[in-house]
Amino acid sequence: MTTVIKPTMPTMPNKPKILLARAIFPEVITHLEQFFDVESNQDDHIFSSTELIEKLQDKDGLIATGSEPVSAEVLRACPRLKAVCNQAVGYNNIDVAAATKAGVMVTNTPDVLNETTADFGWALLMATARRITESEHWLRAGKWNKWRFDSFLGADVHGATLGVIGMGRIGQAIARRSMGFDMQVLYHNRSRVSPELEARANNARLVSKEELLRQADHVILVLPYSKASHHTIGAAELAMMKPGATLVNLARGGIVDDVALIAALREHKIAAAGLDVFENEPALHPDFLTLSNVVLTPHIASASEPTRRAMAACAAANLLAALLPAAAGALPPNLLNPEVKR
Ligand SMILES: NC(=O)C1=CN([C@@H]2O[C@H](COP(=O)(O)OP(=O)(O)OC[C@H]3O[C@@H](n4cnc5c(N)ncnc54)[C@H](O)[C@@H]3O)[C@@H](O)[C@H]2O)C=CC1
Ligand SMILES: O=CC(=O)O
Repeated sequence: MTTVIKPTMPTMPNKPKILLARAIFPEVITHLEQFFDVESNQDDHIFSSTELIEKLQDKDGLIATGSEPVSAEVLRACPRLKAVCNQAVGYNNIDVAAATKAGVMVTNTPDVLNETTADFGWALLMATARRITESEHWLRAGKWNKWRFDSFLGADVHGATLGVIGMGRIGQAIARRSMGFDMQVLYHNRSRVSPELEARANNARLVSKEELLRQADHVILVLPYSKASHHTIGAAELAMMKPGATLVNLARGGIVDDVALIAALREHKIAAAGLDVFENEPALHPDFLTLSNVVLTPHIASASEPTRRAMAACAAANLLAALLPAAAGALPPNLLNPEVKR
């Protein structure tokens, strides 16, 4: 749902100062300018830590994206900063503990992107299992001269077992979609979700990571990146998967060990992978480009027009509430460290 922000403060002599770290929809800038003195970065240059620190010296708030590391060093060096509002649901680019210590509110953009990201997860799963991009490249290269019984044989999706690692908002939206494909759903999560939510998620069943990897035909990753989830999928986990299985990573680079995945794909230990995120993105491990059994997309799972607009509006609403609670009428809706306000 798009967050609508209504202007309630006609004139403000000393507006708080904010930085928009990256390019954003122009109407969001126009809206924010009613409340803030806005420095925008519409040329979309990615600030280094040094540049970010320099730009934030006189700023009260920042709208960031997942690309800028808002580290303890940055937070310590910017004493005026009061709020960092990420334009993403994932916030592993922000040191939230350091922000809390520095009294800086941190927000993200949950829910508005659940369905769009789940749709994309399915697009990647289908493209990976049914070899869509691989066969299209082959066709475009002029190699199609006859129909063959064994051209691009893939894996079935219908009737298969789906394994979801990270059964949160997006994981559940993905699992719900599997009903139409007559699938069984296994999931692995930090904790069990309620029986009601399991029922809605196509009667998903909680299992260990190992059981999920051994039984699933298609594994999809939608858990946040943290020290605990670093290399959730490495060589040992890939070795547990079925030889015909596929792996989709929608979550974050670093959750999969890219080098181990490349080896598994090259040796056909698993059938194929669909990846929207990478360990050192936007740089890709060059070996991915040499493999035909991997579908590669540039971190676009939430990139539908309405959803990207809703994410920008959500980040702006969070910033408004963080810096001007009287105008917004409440605390930021998506405050990740409410202890800052106690
Ligand atoms: N590729 C893209 O463009 C997008 C990527 N994402 C990624 O998806 C992630 C999930 O988003 P939501 O579903 O909104 O988050 P969420 O917080 O609703 O769900 C995450 C689930 O993962 C579980 N989890 C956390 N650590 C775990 C671990 N170590 N092992 C197993 N389960 C664990 C949690 O218990 C929770 O149920 C985001 O943090 C983000 O990194 C989200 C949107 C778009
Ligand atoms: O990667 C995207 C996000 O919203 O998190």
